[in-house]
Amino acid sequence: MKNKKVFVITGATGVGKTTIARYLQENYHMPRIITHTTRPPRNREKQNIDYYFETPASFEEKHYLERVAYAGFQYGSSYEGLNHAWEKSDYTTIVLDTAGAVTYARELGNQAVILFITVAHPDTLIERVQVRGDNPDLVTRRITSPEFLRDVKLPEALENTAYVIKNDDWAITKTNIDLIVQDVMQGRALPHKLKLKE
Ligand SMILES: Nc1nc2c(ncn2[C@@H]2O[C@H](COP(=O)(O)OP(=O)(O)O)[C@@H](O)[C@H]2O)c(=O)[nH]1
Ligand SMILES: Nc1ncnc2c1ncn2[C@@H]1O[C@H](COP(=O)(O)OP(=O)(O)O)[C@@H](O)[C@H]1O
Repeated sequence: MKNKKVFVITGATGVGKTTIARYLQENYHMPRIITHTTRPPRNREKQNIDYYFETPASFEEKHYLERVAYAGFQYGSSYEGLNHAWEKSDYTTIVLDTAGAVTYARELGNQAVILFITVAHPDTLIERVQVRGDNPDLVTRRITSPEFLRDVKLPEALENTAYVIKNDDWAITKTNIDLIVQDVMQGRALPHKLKLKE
């Protein structure tokens, strides 16, 4: 059990969390833990693949390791989901807001590998989510939410534990993800000792 790890991918809307989770799935066969939400699905999102989309009532019936409100909707993840993913693979991923990432770091210690994703200019995030095709009303609600403003900054509680990845240039991001995965698989997992590509 101790050798099992969960890569917790966190950061603001549009920084590339889902893209990184997909990269880890495709290149390292790391299953992504699917979380629950009351947010309506976006254009291409599918039930049980992107999220377990819930009604407010069905959301309340589940048992959560942690749950948060984000830009007016509920999100939550369960121990069952984590253990189910660990049955399939020693390495798994989950995409969380920074409050969830802080909880995972606290509850799971060094079994949680925290990847904090950021970009040089937060304005690029608005363009990215528009290109992604998000509903414009929800984009406005999202980027003016206190949760968004909080998640563009690395939380103090994660300062010594998170790998900080700048996702401006995807080729550089991929190289850095590969370096981190090797670091973790070799049992080091010391963010401050790993020199990432600039
Ligand atoms: N704490 C927590 N955060 C979650 C969970 N599921 C998704 N999130 C986060 O909730 C935020 C909003 O997610 P979403 O509506 O899909 O928008 P996104 O930021 O564009 O991915 C993101 O930061 C997600 O990482 C969860 O179960 N717990
Ligand atoms: N390095 C990058 N440069 C440009 N666009 C990117 C980069 N990484 C991701 N994207 C795009 O930005 C949009 C938001 O990425 P996504 O992974 O959905 O973000 P998040 O899950 O953090 O909200 C997507 O359309 C994605 O293809």
